[in-house]
Amino acid sequence: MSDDEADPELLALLRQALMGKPTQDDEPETGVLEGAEYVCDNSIDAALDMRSTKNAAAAIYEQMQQKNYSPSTWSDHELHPKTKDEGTVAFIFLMDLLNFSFWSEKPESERFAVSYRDRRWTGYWSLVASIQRALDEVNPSQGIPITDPHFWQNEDECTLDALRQVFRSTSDEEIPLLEERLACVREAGQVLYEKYQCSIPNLISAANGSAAALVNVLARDFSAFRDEHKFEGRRKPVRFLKRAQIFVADLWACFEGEGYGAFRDIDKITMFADYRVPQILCGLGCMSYSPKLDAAVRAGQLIESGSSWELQMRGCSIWCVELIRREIVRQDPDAKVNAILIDFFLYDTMKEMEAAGKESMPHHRTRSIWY
Ligand SMILES: Nc1nc2c(c(CN[C@H]3C=C[C@H](O)[C@@H]3O)cn2[C@@H]2O[C@H](COP(=O)(O)O)[C@@H](O)[C@H]2O)c(=O)[nH]1
Repeated sequence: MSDDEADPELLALLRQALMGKPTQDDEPETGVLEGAEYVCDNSIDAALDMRSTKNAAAAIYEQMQQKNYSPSTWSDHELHPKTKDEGTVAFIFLMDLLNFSFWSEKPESERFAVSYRDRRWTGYWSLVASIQRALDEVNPSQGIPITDPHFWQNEDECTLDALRQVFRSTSDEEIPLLEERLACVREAGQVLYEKYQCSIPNLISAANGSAAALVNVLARDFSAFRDEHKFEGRRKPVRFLKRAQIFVADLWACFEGEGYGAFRDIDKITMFADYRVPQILCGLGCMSYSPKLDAAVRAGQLIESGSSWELQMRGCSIWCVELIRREIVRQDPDAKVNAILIDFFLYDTMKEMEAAGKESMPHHRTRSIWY
């Protein structure tokens, strides 16, 4: 480098100091979309169908408009918290710290389920119901302050029994991965105590209004959010960061892009690679599996976390939703959609289909803390 060329790093620092905020080329990236495209380009057991993806984009967009899908749809769900305050921030953090692996091998009547407000809740909603129920039960003299980071880092109070009480089931089956959930909560309590004064708003502030930066901070500071995996011969791990991303998305949706939910680069958040959206993408014909993988999924075979099959299904799903988003925007450049809202719509639609007994194929079964 010749003497008169300043160091780009130094320039960026000076620019940041002078401007007080990052400029375009300083904006962080999560790397999730790049990794998903790489996985999809190198998949042989999962593939996308372009014609079906284009057709699905039109149908999805039409239904999203009919249902007026927007960030405020999030708060319409009966169990989601309604107040727009720091308590709800803590609720969403805990919810997305534990938003994983609810599926059961038991028959519907015997699976883990939570009774709340005179209804039986399963799956993701059993998690939300459990937290709401704990908050209803907590008062100065009793109950478990399950959304309080001070409680999380207190090993004498935040015990396996306390968590078992929060997630008590109406059946003999307890919530899957209970011990792993305790480890996630305790780690979060420790990190928040050591780095963020036990304050989740301080954690959010560390991202300086960037959704991608907040996802990266979560993956950097909390192993429980570090959803990244080695795929085939690729040197860099592929990053799916599903729960880190859905935490940012839930904040954005709940607070409708204001206050704790204000992120200037929210559209950098991708689809959340779980076990429900791949299921509906297959049902729509957008994604399909090789005969062996298809047979394994239909047979309910356990597919190992971090295996090539699993990473192909997750990576192709993320990339498929990105292609759906691009097709919607191509058809309507003014469309107010991003990968988050398309994802929320697909998840909710899959749950409606499940309730109506219209699942064309089962979801894949991987047991992990990542989704
Ligand atoms: N990709 C994606 N995955 C999602 C959600 C949600 C719930 N989000 C709410 C917020 C806004 C939306 O409108 C939803 O109402 C849960 N999951 C994942 O699904 C699995 C649970 O499935 P089941 O056991 O059948 O309930 C598990 O991996 C869980 O992490 C989502 O939105 N997108």
